[in-house]
Amino acid sequence: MNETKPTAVLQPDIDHRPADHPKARSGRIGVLLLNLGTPDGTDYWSMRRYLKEFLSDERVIELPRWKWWPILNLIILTVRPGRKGKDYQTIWNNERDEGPLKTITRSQAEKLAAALGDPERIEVDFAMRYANPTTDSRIRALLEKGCDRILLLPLYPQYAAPTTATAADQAFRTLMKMRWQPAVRVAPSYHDDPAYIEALATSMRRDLAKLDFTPEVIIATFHGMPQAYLEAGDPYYCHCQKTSRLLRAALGWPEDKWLTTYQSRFGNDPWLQPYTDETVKRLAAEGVKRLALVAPGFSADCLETLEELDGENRHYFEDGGGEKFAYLPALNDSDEGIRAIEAVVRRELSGWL
Ligand SMILES: C=CC1=C(C)c2cc3[nH]c(cc4nc(cc5[nH]c(cc1n2)c(C)c5CCC(=O)O)C(CCC(=O)O)=C4C)c(C)c3C=C
Ligand SMILES: [Fe+2]
Ligand SMILES: [Fe+2]
Repeated sequence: MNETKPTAVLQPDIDHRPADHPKARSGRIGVLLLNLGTPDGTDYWSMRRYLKEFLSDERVIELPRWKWWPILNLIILTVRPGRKGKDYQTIWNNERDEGPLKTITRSQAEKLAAALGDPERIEVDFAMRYANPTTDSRIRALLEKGCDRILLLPLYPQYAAPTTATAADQAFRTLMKMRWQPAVRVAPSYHDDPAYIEALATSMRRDLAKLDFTPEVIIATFHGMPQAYLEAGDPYYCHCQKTSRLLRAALGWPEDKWLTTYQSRFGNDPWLQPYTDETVKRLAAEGVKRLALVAPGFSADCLETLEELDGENRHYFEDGGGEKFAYLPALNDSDEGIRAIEAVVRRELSGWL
């Protein structure tokens, strides 16, 4: 006689599960802040591992692999780890033995958790696209803690495929391996969000007031990207230009004393322009004596701001005859910075909370 088995799907609580069926906690919400990453150390091998992972990402370098592989492995990874390791040493957080990007992102996660104020229900964590803590490990940790809904928040106000999209790709790589996936949302870019623009303006007003000079020119500088990515449809440039325009307007700063530029060119192809370093040198040559730089695209200070802007570009300006130079810090874990992130998170959690 044929025995009809009860349908497990319709009667999940009538226990036909094997004894070792995994127990899963559920019912909580995870908020995962995603940032770029930073090397685990400034030594040659840590730098090399980090740069290899970063520069092997096809979202970052879009060249065909057969063309890129020898350039990366035979040239870049022999020279750059040593040179950049020295740059990282100048900004390293020796107390924690980590890059400032990691220290600041951790603090943002802690302060965001406090601001959301519902630790029973909401778990906040942070992860990196490259190096540690890995996105995979932090998604799994959220699941362990009972989060079956996860909001991913790439900490890039301006969307770019080499940053935002690759952060999401990395999270979905982990989900691809799961039988029971959590529900996942990816927060959209917030380049024109009033909470973000207001936070930038508040922070800049405060830092400008602390200076012993009034800048003749302010440069809003953003991390660069190959011009070809813009031409292929990446909205990053348009997002940066809009952030810059809204920020200047919020400050009421004169249009003819505000410039928008792009930094950190890598390789020989044209990147987004005007270039920050060339602009700084030009202004000094034209007789500008007092200059301030702000980097609204960086949610945390890092190599690109502390070493490249406050270090290298300060020298270009001073060596060119400039007298007063200021780099105005990123939002970091300031109260206004956390308020901006909280506003984005609360909006994107609607329906879940
Ligand atoms: C070579 C291609 C790169 C593209 C395209 C790119 C885009 C891009 N990057 C950021 C933000 C950051 N980048 C940082 C460091 C960094 N960026 C690149 C290359 C590209 N970035 C490299 C190789 C490095 C490492 C340092 C170096 O070797 O020069 C950082 C700082 C990390 C830290 O630890 O401090 C940030 C942040 C954005 C927003 C962006 C957008 C298009
Ligand atoms: Fe970069
Ligand atoms: Fe750089």
